[in-house]
Amino acid sequence: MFDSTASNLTSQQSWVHLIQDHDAIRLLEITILPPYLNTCRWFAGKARQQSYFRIQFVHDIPFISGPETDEKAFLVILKVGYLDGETESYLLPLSFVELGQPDTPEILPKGIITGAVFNQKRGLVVDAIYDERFRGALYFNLVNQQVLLQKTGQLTFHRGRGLADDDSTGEVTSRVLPVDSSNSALVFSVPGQGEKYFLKLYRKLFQETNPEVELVSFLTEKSQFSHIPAYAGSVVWEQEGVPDVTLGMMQRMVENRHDSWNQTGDDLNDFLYAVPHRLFSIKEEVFDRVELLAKRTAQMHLALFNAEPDDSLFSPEPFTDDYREFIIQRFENLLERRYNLLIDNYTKLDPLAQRLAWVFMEAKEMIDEFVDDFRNRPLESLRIRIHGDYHLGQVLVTGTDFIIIDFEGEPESSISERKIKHSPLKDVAGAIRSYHYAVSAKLFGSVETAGIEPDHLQRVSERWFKLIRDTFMDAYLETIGSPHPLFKNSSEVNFLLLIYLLEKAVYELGYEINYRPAWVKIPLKGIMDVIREIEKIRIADPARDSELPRLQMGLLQPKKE
Ligand SMILES: Nc1ncnc2c1ncn2[C@@H]1O[C@H](COP(=O)(O)OP(=O)(O)O)[C@@H](O)[C@H]1O
Ligand SMILES: O=P(O)(O)O[C@H]1O[C@H](CO)[C@@H](O[C@H]2O[C@H](CO)[C@@H](O)[C@H](O)[C@H]2O)[C@H](O)[C@H]1O
Repeated sequence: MFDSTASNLTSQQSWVHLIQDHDAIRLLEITILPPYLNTCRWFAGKARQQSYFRIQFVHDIPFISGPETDEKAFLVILKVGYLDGETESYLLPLSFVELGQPDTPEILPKGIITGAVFNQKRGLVVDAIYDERFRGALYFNLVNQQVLLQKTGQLTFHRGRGLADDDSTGEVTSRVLPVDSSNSALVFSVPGQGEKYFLKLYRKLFQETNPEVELVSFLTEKSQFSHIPAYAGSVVWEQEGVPDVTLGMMQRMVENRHDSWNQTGDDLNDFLYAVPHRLFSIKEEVFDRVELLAKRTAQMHLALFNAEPDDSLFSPEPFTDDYREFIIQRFENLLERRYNLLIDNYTKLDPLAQRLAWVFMEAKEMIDEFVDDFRNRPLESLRIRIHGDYHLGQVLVTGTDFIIIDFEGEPESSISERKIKHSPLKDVAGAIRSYHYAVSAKLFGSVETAGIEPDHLQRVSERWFKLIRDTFMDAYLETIGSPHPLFKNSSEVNFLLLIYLLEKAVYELGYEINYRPAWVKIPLKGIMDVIREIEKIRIADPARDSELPRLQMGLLQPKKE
């Protein structure tokens, strides 16, 4: 643990003049911040070879009350350079907590960056999210729609409809939500009303409005869809002639027991208790829940579809040649990166994963041919803005209903890619993949399945998945209604769903190789399922003049390991 009595940063200046002390800034950039960032879950550059950290911009956030000196935090925009590829920018709010004062706050060890002395005052430089004064200042600025002029541009605090008028006094207490994710989450309690607002500070920054703010504010302010936490405001860095940078977004806090991923895991445990007794039983309430989630998903898509025709950010669009080309290029690029990643990591995979990886590699030409079909196939369905990274972990369970969160899109894609309109079947594919993940996670070595014979487990799991998938699809399409311009006909639905299922599983393969190697089998198995479907289409259509040989699916028969 960090020794808070040691002082690693000493400056003759006071904290508020940090920026004028070039030696202190260099020490932060070279010695103090790099190791700190590498301990943070939200720093996505950990696995890359970092070449420099540069404090690029520093914005002031004055605290709300208190004496004039030392009473502000800095919003530091840190540029990180790498030996390979593009630089990244991260948001790091900094504040100084003087030690030995009657009101010195307790700072969690993970928030302490370094011990420091500023103008003979001894204290700690901390990630300001752990400093109540900073959190209070953010809330005050949001409720008062402040504009804070900075050396470069201004910080504008926007209010959203989800912020109640009577909460404008700014009297709140706050805490950091203890979730380790790609961003940081702060929660504000309003006196007498409990925890009411949830503020996400984005860590990796982009020179563009975050898609999450666009989607959540649209759904709150321009639609009737109420199964998201209402948009309550955002913090934006604005500069003349340059696109805005979104630094944070506030929503209503949602009381939740857990998310749909955990709930599905509990449902699966129930299901698995009966399996050793050769009973196949899924409770009715499980089907009810799957149907309800499908319905909420479809209602979200209908709300996004119903944008005003002149709202170019949201209005539906056809499958243009440009879009088709974009998808094909992106797919080919993704496939190449994944094949390389698999080759580099092949020897680290267990025997089943190696067999699955082998079939995937063998299927390359067939996949290419299938994806290529996207170029010319007549498609009259429509594309809209979608969630973009939809899975069961993005759905909070509230009593008997659901609330959908985290509209930031796929972490691996650029911000402009995340704003591209797709068929909503891409989100549907995300949900279906997630059910497949849930059952597969149990299948591959969980305590609940330890005593079940593998072949039997495989059979019942597949049956469970197909029933759940079909229940979801039926309820989803029924809610959308037929005919509907989003989906021209069932053959388009089937084709698009296969494309997005394949793309999602291939995307997941990279996520698992990088973060959870033991789960690499799960997306590989998902890829196999799509490959089987593609084979069926090829076989059923003798008119297709394909030279490609049949795949060696026999490799996938269970083997004693
Ligand atoms: N409005 C909300 N109310 C309550 N909890 C929330 C809310 N939004 C998110 N959370 C909780 O915070 C976690 C992180 O939020 P998420 O939007 O997924 O952040 P990230 O972009 O960092 O992945 C979620 O898994 C959920 O538990
Ligand atoms: O961090 P995010 O929520 O933005 O999403 C990333 O991490 C997810 C894992 O937490 C990952 O989702 C994959 O694993 C889930 C189970 O943990 C499963 O339900 C999803 O279907 C599967 O895609 C997601 O892909 C990644 O972008």
